[in-house]
Amino acid sequence: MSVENTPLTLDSIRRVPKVLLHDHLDGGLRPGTVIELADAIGYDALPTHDVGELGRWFRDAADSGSLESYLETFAHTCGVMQTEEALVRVAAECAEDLAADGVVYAEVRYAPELFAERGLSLDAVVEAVQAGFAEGERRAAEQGKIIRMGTLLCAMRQHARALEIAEVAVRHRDAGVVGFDIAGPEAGFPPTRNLDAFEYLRTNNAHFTIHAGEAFGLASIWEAIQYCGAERLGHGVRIVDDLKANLDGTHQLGRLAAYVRDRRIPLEICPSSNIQTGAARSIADHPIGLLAKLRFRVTVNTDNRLMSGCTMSSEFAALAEAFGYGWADLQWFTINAMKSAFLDFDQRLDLINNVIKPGYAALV
Ligand SMILES: O=c1[nH]cnc2c1ncn2[C@@H]1O[C@H](CO)[C@@H](O)[C@H]1O
Ligand SMILES: [Zn+2]
Repeated sequence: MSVENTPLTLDSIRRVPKVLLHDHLDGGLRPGTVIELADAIGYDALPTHDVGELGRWFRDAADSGSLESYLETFAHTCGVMQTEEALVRVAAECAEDLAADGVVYAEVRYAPELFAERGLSLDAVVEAVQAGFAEGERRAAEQGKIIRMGTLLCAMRQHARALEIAEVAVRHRDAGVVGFDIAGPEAGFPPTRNLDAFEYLRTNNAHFTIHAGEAFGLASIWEAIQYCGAERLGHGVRIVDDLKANLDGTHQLGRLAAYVRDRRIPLEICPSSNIQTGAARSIADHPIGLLAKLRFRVTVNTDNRLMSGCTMSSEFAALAEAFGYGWADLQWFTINAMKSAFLDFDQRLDLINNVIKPGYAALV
């Protein structure tokens, strides 16, 4: 049956190849794993030890209307990710879960400094996560699901360790760390606080994205691109503040929005997460519809699967329902993401031509 004839359902969407560029390792744990790890390492601050209740607790607590309170829920996931065994397990399950959802290439990010509270070195953290991803790729392949994992290391905006983390990222670049990011609270922590890190990365020909234009507006996007040199924008949704609606329904782009679109700067859009942090009202009201229509380089992402109770496929399904997207649109988002990945060019091309396009051409 040709893909054009296949109705878009959660199940059929799970079967087409998908690419995920913005997913936090510490925002994607299985609730059952959080509980088992808490018991194993003696973390006693979980709000409940019931798997179903804990899953609901994360979603409800993250449904907070502000980025700052949304981020409080990460105390519990980071709290249980403090040993090598825990990191290997979480990373392996992450790769397995993404592969089971039909993700063929994923860039998963985390802040190594958050997993070093019980004495692990930053390098030991990275090595454990890489071992976990490799194990998850192997287990997925055994199930007939091929996934390729890439890693982004985050520095936290509120800590002052960005240069040090950037150095860790470059040190592990040949072991699967494909880039760098800064995450955490946006208001009050402009990306220009970390210029030394970005200069270090640029002079080392290393890739980076920056969370910008989520909880704070255009100034943050402008700094991320024009001062820091970000190749992609984590979220970036507030770029709509630089669009003006004309009376005839067309839109006029301000200079920053035009620059972002002209340079094809990828927007790592995370619809469900934006609703929880108050950056968007609903999926139907989400700026992604307009940004995609205006042909910005839009990609679709999960951000935090645990906190949003979402998957790549459920995000696609929600967008398809809200905006009437069909398979051609989902393929467009997927190819946008693959083109924007921090993977070598020849490997991106290979995945586009030999995995993504054939996958959408025929659902067998
Ligand atoms: O949407 C977001 N905006 C900013 N920071 C975030 C978001 N989601 C997660 N984190 C932060 O990134 C850290 C590393 O993975 C997480 O611990 C969380 O604090
Ligand atoms: Zn994020």
